[in-house]
Amino acid sequence: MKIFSSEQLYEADKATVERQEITSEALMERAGTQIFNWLHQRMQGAPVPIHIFCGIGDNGGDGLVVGRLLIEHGYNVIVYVVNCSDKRSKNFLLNYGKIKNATKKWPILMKSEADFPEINNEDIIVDAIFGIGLNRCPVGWVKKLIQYLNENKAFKLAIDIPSGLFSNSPLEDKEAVVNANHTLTFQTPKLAFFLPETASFVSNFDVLDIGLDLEFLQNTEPLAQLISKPEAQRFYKPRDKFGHKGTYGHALIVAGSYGKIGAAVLSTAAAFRIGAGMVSTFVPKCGYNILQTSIPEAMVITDKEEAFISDITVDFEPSAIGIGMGIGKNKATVEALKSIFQKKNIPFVIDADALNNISENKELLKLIPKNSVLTPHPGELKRLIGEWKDDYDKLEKVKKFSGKHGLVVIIKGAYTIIVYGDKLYINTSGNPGMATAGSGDALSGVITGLLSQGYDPLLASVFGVYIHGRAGDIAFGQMGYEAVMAGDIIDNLAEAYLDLLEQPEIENESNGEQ
Ligand SMILES: NC(=O)C1=CN([C@@H]2O[C@H](COP(=O)(O)OP(=O)(O)OC[C@H]3O[C@@H](n4cnc5c(N)ncnc54)[C@H](OP(=O)(O)O)[C@@H]3O)[C@@H](O)[C@H]2O)[C@@H](O)CC1
Ligand SMILES: Nc1ncnc2c1ncn2[C@@H]1O[C@H](COP(=O)(O)OP(=O)(O)O)[C@@H](O)[C@H]1O
Ligand SMILES: [K+]
Repeated sequence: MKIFSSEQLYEADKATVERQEITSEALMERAGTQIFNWLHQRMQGAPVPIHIFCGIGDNGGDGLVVGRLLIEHGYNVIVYVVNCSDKRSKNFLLNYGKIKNATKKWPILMKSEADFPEINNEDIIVDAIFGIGLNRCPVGWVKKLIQYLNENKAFKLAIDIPSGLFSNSPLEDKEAVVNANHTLTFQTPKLAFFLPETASFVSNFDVLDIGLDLEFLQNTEPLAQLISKPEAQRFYKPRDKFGHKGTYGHALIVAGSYGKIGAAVLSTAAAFRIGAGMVSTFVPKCGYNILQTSIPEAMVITDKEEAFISDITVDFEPSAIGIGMGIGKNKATVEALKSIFQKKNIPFVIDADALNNISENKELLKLIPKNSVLTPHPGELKRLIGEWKDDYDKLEKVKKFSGKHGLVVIIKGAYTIIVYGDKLYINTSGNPGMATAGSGDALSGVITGLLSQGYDPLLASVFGVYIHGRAGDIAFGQMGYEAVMAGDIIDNLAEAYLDLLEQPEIENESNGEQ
């Protein structure tokens, strides 16, 4: 699914009105009706008081449509106009007129704190104060109203976007944003829903298709692509019936140091489970027995050093290399990195201490083969590109870094973002159970295993991040958040593949007749 900016959504709105030959009022009716249907389906006529707070723009107009439809269906509705200025939008005014015809209980005009109504914790609040047209931070009594609503325990449903949140620019005042329990957003989710500083305001959301012009949506380059099951299904490369282990490549994992051989075990296992034909693992001598015992399928090559990696020499041409997990920061290890980046001109997956070593020895950056994949968590990213002002500044900095060095950068987190030049892909799978040691090592193994099977680096990254998160979700389903360990994510890669490939059952025509 594509994520568009607010500017693009206004264009989509315009294109829809022109090409479908409808009025913008009709489009608003469509949008409001969808919200009403969502509520009506769940409330089934329940007489719970519904307080609808409408701004004076089109988001407020949507609120008025919802209010009118709810009133017409006999609900207990109180509509308020948050009268922050006299510049009401055309569609707001049209719907203001219509709601006045539908009820004797006219909307209550709010002009100051004195007008804040009493709301019970069991009531419902609909937030239609500001939508994507927010152009400055709410202040004064409007900010106080937002705080007043947030203090109340009533269920808060935001229309399009929680009021006070900018859809694709930085948060200015976190005290001035509605803390919505649920958001119903039109046509596409907004970028703010997925970034660490703002995602908490949008804990649950549904996307309502309001039929914006398909041609515009298809032909417009989005701000970002959201990755979930349908996209992952498209990226999957089916296994060849006549394939042999050579077809799926020979991955090399370079990982581990004394006390951190587990990192090598985890990434090797993940590379196998994701489907690499062969995996060789390069470890310091102390890792030999551990690897051979824990993963008999792996071939093990050792460094001349006992406790760390100093010189990576292998006697085959790997189809992909995953490097860095648990390797430490020994000087000799930095030299080994330098040398292997120069010797092997294939895309690498670069993780953990390899990233830290690069951050401390920036000359290494120039040696990394093009299209390699970097997998930093926020701490590693900060060391690599420096501090950022906010989430948007971070994205701009990473885009620049990715473009300059020709690298795929995976910003790991609750919503992992894959950056390749100007392109952003946002993953939707995964859960807090995955915040556990070694889950990043598993991800590096997954992406290395995909590269070795011939997925190109961007695809391996996007698909790998999705399937790793999906395996984590399946592990969560089996054991809850707390108990998940990195090994459980790897064990569930199998289920994640099965889930991805699951086809709806086709009815047998002779069902029941035999
Ligand atoms: N695009 C689509 O496809 C569709 C869009 N639809 C709906 O339209 C919504 C967008 O509507 P919109 O453009 O009228 O803007 P909206 O969010 O109501 O706010 C603008 C108003 O707020 C004001 N204002 C802003 N900031 C303020 C502040 N801090 N403090 C005080 N005032 C502030 C601003 O005032 P001004 O800056 O002019 O003083 C202006 O009056 C969108 O989210 C969706 O719900 C659907 O109906 C159909 C399809
Ligand atoms: N709250 C969360 N929601 C979804 N995924 C998460 C969450 N926390 C961590 N993860 C995922 O788990 C992995 C953690 O990686 P990392 O921090 O490198 O772990 P480690 O260094 O311990 O191996 C990343 O892929 C990240 O996206
Ligand atoms: K809103």
